[in-house]
Parts: sequence; structure tokens; C-alpha cells
Amino acid sequence: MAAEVPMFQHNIKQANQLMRSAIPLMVKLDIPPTPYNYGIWYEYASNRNPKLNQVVDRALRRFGSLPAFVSRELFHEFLLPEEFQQADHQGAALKNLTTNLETYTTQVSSELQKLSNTLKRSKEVLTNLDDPKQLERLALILEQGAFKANQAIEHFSQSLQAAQEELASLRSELSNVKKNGELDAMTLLANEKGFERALFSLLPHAEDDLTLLLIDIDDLSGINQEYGNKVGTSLIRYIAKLLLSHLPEQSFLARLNGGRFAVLLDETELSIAAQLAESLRQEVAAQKIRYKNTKMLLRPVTISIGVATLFGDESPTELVERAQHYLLYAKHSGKNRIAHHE
Ligand SMILES: Nc1nc2c(ncn2[C@@H]2O[C@H](COP(=O)(O)OP(=O)(O)OP(=O)(O)O)[C@@H](O)[C@H]2O)c(=O)[nH]1
Repeated sequence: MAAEVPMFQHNIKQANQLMRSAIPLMVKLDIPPTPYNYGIWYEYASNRNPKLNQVVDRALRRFGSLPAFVSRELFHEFLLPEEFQQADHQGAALKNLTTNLETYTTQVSSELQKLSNTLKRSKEVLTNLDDPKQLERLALILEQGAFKANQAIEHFSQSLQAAQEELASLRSELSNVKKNGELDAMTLLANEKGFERALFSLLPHAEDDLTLLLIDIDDLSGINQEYGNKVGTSLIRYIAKLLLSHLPEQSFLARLNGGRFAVLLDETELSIAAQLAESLRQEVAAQKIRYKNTKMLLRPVTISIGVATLFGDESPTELVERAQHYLLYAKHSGKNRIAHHE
């Protein structure tokens, strides 16, 4: 779906205001300043695409941030006009967007450059000046140039000042979020604490169809030994993204520790959850994973999954223990498999 008014159709004033709202948000959430992200956060700040804002809000609630691959997907879904999506994902629209962003940020220097050129030309004219009318015209041009440059600077500095004030307050908000400590900095997923909170908040309302998947990368210590810890860590991130992109929207994914993840599937009975677990297992096993820094192809990577669906008045701890039990069973049965009760 394409946004009704593409970003590059705003006038400079609107754009400045929107960027002023978008930039602090991006800084708060540690979002890298890529064109995708500028596009998403600019659009988010404009608040004119409720569906996009809903998706972003949901991602923020779930992950505490907006992982790069999510914003890339959102960008393609919401911001790229359809014809660009079909023609070339990385094509003209992206270029337009980047150019446009550059225009906003370089507006001040362009006005200053114009003024400087006017001054240079004026100096030449002044050295050969013989007509007083020329002097008058020159004064007028200089005055206009100075006025425009002044306006641009004033506008820009107002934006900057407001952004800085917002930044200060948002930074302190951010440090509060971090203090709560529910975010896994490595994957930007919820961590174990976040998982526990989600589990405890879901449980009181859950019928017998809340399912927990405990997913563990097989032989991570072997992978660390063979390729080094950096590769192992990069693999954890990769698997996190892969899982996330294959899970249904309403699911909750957390990284508990090492290569272990938990997925909460509300209103999902065992048979459906088991199918999903099996498809995740196959998806991971089918990957040809290269380490991005060296392009080295890793040996096949697999995961094992324990699946447990809530029984009657089971406590959260009991549910987790059962999922752990099945995960262990899957590991002992040879790994690269899923296990659950019959
Ligand atoms: N690279 C990397 N390794 C980690 C990280 N956190 C934990 N590990 C390692 O991951 C390994 C996890 O080991 P286990 O889950 O016990 O066992 P495993 O080698 O994965 O074998 P199985 O689970 O039995 O398949 C340990 O060697 C940890 O040191 C991390 O952030 N990065």
C-alpha cells in the first residue's frame, strides 16, 4: 500500500516540523539514521497513516525498539509507491527520499552559499561601479540574500533547539525504560524478565490454548568453538530475526539466554503450535547462513523446540518446566526436532 502523500511532497516547513518530531524518537530508540528509518519515523510523526502507527506501536511495545529489518519491511509496505515496489525495491523512490532528506538538512548551507555567491558578485560589481542606480540595486539584492539566509538559519535553529529539548527529556525516559531492564540489547527482543512479565500477564486470561515454545540453537558451544564467539553471537541475532519474521503477529518472542528463545502463542492450541514449531525448525535447517563480515558459509545450523500448552490450572512455572522437559527430550533424541506431549 502506498501512502497518500509521499514524504517528498511536504513543504519545507511541514517537513521540518515532522523531522523535529521524528529525530528525537529515533535517538531515543537508538534507531540508526538510514533512509528507511527516516522514512518510517517521519511518517510515524506525521500521524497520517494510522495502520503504520499501529504496527510501529505494537513493535515498540513488543521489542522496545524497531529492529532494522522491520522498518525496511514497513518502508516497503507503507511508503514506497506501488510502481516502485514492483520495479525496484532499492530504486528511484529510495533515491528520492535520500535526496530529499539531504535537501532538508542542507537548506541552511545552501542559503548561505547563495549569500556568499551574491557577496562575491557584489564585490566584483563594486570594483567597477560607475552608476549610483547600480549601487542601489546591489544593496537591495544583498538585503534580500541576507534576509533569506537569516530566515533559514532562524528556522533551522528553532527546530534544533526544540529537538534538543525534546531529546533531553526523551533521553531520560529512555534511561527509565532501560532501568526496567526488560530488553535484550543483543537482539532488541524482550529478555527473560520481559518474557516473565508477558507470561504472567497472559496467564490469568488464558484458556487452555496458551502455548509456549522453547527454542534452542543446537550445539551453539560447538559453533563458538569452530568459528569463534563473534560468529556465534551474530548467529543468535540472525536466528532471532528469522524467528520473528516467521511468527504470527500476535505472538510474543523473547531471548532468554545464549541461543535460547521463548515464544508465547495466545489462543493457539497444541496441534497448530506444533505445526508452527515444525515449520520454524525446517526454516532454520534450510538456511544457508553466511557470516556477514567474511562471507564465510557456516555449517548447517539447527534448532530444537519444546512445545507445551497450558493445562487446566497450571502455574507459569509449571508451564515453563514442561516446555523445558520437552526441549530436553528433543535434544536427547538427536536435536533438530520438536517435542511435545501427545
Ligand atoms: N557466541 C555466544 N555464545 C553464547 C552467548 N551466550 C551463551 N553462549 C554460549 O552458548 C552455549 C550454549 O550452550 P548450551 O545451550 O548449554 O549447549 P549447546 O552447545 O548449544 O548444545 P545443545 O543445547 O545441547 O545443543 C554456551 O557455550 C555459552 O557459552 C552469546 O551471547 N554469544
